[in-house]
Amino acid sequence: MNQQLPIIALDFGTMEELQAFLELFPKGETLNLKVGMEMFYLNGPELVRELVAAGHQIFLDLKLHDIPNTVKRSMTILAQLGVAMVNVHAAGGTPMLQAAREGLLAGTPAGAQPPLLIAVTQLTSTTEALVAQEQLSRVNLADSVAHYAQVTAEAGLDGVVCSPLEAGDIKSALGREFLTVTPGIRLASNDVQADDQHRIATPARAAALGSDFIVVGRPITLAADPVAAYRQISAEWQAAKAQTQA
Ligand SMILES: O=c1ccn([C@@H]2O[C@H](COP(=O)(O)O)[C@@H](O)[C@H]2O)c(=O)[nH]1
Repeated sequence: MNQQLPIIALDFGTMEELQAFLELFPKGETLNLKVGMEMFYLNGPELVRELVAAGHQIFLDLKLHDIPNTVKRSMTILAQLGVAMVNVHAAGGTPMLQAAREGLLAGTPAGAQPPLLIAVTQLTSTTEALVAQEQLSRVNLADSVAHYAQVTAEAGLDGVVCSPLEAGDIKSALGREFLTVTPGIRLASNDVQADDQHRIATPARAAALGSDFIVVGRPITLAADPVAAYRQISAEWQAAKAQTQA
């Protein structure tokens, strides 16, 4: 998956909306696309195969969270779709994370690269209060994210989903190679719409904090001009990335 490009979250309610969105882009342009639950529940593996066949790089964001046997067998099936990245919830525990890895390796066709496997730490919609009151966590949100990242790394996965705000600490603790995939991206403007996200940052700040990939949905899909919004976000992300590498 090309780290220079944002991953566009394809969160649409119908196939017609998805089709109309994709047709806005020049034919043949390769995109990083995220197929989440909405689209997968609507059109399943067939849609994924079509997007892969069109040359796009796909993050299949199904956030598996079940017993190890179920996750392993499901990953074996998903590995055959030709996607670039899949994920699970780190809260599923080490045996489940390891089973996910085993399932992916078992299902990857001979000679192909297995998809990157990442684990969600704490959803970017989660707040400090929710972690304390509903998860009854003994530690704060940042420490919970850091701990889930550590567990994920020890289980042999490629990285985590976290907010950009936590990416820097995770890279410092677990090394440059351990990937941070960060949703919760919003453009700086006076009327910034956080929607249901709570831990947010701009593309530039995400790059400065060490994100490897940004995931962007509504700021692109609901923009008056989605392609212009995508180009603006890509340009901001790439410029800030280049600065961190200089
Ligand atoms: O912690 C998480 C994990 C996944 N997501 C997904 O990313 C996109 C974000 O969409 P926006 O419209 O840019 O808010 C969405 O598909 C989520 O399912 C996340 O936001 N946070």
